[in-house]
Amino acid sequence: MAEKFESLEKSIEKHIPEPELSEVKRILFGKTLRKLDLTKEVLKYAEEKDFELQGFGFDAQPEETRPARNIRVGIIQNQIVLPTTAPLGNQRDALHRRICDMIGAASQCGVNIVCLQEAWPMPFVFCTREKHPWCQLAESAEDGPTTKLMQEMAVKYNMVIVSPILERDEDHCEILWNTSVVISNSGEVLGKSRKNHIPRVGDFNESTYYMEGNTGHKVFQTQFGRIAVNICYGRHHPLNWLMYGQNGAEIVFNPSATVGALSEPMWPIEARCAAIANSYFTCCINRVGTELFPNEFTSGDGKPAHKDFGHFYGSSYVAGPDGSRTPGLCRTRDGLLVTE
Ligand SMILES: NC(=O)NCCC(=O)O
Repeated sequence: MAEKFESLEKSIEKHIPEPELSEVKRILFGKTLRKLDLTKEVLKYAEEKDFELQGFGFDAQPEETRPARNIRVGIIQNQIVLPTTAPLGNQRDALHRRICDMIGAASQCGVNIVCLQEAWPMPFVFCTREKHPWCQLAESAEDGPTTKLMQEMAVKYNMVIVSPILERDEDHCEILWNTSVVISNSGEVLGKSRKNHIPRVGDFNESTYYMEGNTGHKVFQTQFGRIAVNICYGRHHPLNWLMYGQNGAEIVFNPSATVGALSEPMWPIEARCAAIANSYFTCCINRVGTELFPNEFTSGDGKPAHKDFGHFYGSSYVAGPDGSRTPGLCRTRDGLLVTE
């Protein structure tokens, strides 16, 4: 069922009749957000490329003494493209191609800042605790192949790109980190934010691979606003969210990889509470699909050996400081959510 259930949003649309539906939505999601008028061309493109495309606008009262700062944010959730048994370079290239297509669509929707999911150019291998071959997918945050490609995309589309990767710090003994690289719309690496809370829970055996990040709670000034990145497990820690706010963030991204059994009931609450408590926008992105690994693994929890993490449930969404939020993308498909 978990892998087939499309979304809470679709389920209530299907089963709750009006006028109760509007009330349910008001209570669950807050203010009704304006639907963005996306072009027929880009909607058709999304259909052809088989990803969901949705767009919403948060409205605010115009001010008399300051011009409005309207920007569009894109968040992208995706499945891996090739099986984990394919040659590693092919797996990464296929993901690169997929995401370039989706960033192209984001550009057609007028997106200014796009954020991808945690460790996007690879399967989420950290359940395996195997060094080989997976650590070969680590790359330099400054000039690895993924950063270089995203720099090209940033310049091509005049877009800020937040690109979460497995980082190999080549200047410091090849230490690995879970890192989001922030690239400006002129293609410059503005800096990086390293994941600062590392899970060892269920099959999330990430502490086998990297330590808590040492980059603090950085906020990046971009042409489109001040942004920060609170990577995945960091979303369970309210003081973590607080510090990004204290440092001036206006939008905090939460690129994630998480599965139903562990976190799904918490997913709609945590980043939304953070938006309310810290008076900024939060954008949560989760991967989609089930990733199967060649060798069985266990996680010291008495469960029988198995080859997959469970289902990554997507459901990416954006929440605003007034507590309203977009509907989530679906639990089963790739998707691009555009928010103004
Ligand atoms: N990637 C990651 O930190 N996952 C942990 C699971 C969760 O935070 O829900």
